Amino acid sequence: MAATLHVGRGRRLLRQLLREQAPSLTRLFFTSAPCRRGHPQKKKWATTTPRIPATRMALQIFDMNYGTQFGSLWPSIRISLLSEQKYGALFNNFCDVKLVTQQLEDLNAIDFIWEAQNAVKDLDSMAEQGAREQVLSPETQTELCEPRDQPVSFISPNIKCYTFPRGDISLFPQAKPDILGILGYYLLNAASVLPVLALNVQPGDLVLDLCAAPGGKTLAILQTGCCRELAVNDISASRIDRLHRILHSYLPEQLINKVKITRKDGRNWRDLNDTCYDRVLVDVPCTNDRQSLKEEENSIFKYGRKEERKMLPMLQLQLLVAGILAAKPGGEVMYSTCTLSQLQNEYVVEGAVELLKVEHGITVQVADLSYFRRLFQSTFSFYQDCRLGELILPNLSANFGPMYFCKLQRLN
Ligand SMILES: C[S@@+](CC[C@H](N)C(=O)[O-])C[C@H]1O[C@@H](n2cnc3c(N)ncnc32)[C@H](O)[C@@H]1O
Repeated sequence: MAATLHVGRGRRLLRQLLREQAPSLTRLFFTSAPCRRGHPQKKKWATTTPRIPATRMALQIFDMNYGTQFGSLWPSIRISLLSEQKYGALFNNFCDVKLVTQQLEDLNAIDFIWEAQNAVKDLDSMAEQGAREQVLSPETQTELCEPRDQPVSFISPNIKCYTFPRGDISLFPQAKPDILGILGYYLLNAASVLPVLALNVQPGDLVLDLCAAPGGKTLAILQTGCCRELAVNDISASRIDRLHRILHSYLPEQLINKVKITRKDGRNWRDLNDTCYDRVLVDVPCTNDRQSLKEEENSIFKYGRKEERKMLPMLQLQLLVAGILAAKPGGEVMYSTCTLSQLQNEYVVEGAVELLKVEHGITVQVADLSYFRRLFQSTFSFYQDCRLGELILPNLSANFGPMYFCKLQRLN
């Protein structure tokens, strides 16, 4: 079932943003947008104005925006963002599987994907038995059927990710190389695995990872063992170097040779390549909310990066449009960020859907991923009021995320 699009509101906001920040791009993307002349004078700051640290600036901006966006939920999200995040251990199927499984189980960690799939199987057999013996009321049977409606087969196979149970804040030790130098697991924010699971890569698929470095999600895609071809791209040379190092620490040489790595501006992907992909991951640069509250270095909230920050939704929109143009008709595209910002999440999706319709005559349908909420509710805190896609909220008892993901299907 396609989710309802409230294109008008997102479009208005995005257009307002673009008008303020990039009038020429507004004309390019929204043909009907009026050209505004005479910008109001920018406020001039005295050179002596004290510059506050980027982390404090980030918190001030989040308080202002997210206080309004999330209302009474914000204080709890805020404290969780400021606290230590929880990690997940993405299992590497190319290691000594038995040994590493044992190590992770000895730590009392659980593969949350396996656990969710098992819970659905248990519900299946309960519902079947209930129907056979006629011991369940029709209401209970309906309730049981709900989480079973979306089959587990909609989840990419072979991806395993271990986490500690809710409320358990134990830490994973760093993975150690085996005799072949291969590492058994990759530590990441476990919510990062969800967009890859929802991308649902199928055997023989041509897959593109448009903004791939340093490669956590690339590694998850490769665990499926399904890709006929995987094209991996990022614009940053230093981050591509990191991606190379990560792939060499986790994968056998013959598999690495199958990954096509490029360093291009993803916005121009279509001009440079004519392959049509079955699946495209567009994991865009964003305000990276959790990291922005912790790290000064390279922060997008630094004084000198204000303009770049304001242009982020525009860059995200262009990357998402490029990702959809790279997909074949019927192909599926996953848009993801690690921010809570509506302007960088739902509004970008709405803007891209609208733009593709107007500029390219391409219809895109937003997929309903709400079955993820039911499947993974014991591991993650899902935001209940997300209109398009799904948003994982940081929560002290399950301190993952933020992670926004939204699947789009290109129809023509
Ligand atoms: C959120 S990070 C990707 C994280 C990665 N998918 C992972 O799971 O490890 C966003 C990436 O987008 C890249 N990027 C920024 N602008 C880009 C562009 N115009 N084209 C391609 N990549 C871009 C950045 O260098 C950065 O590595």
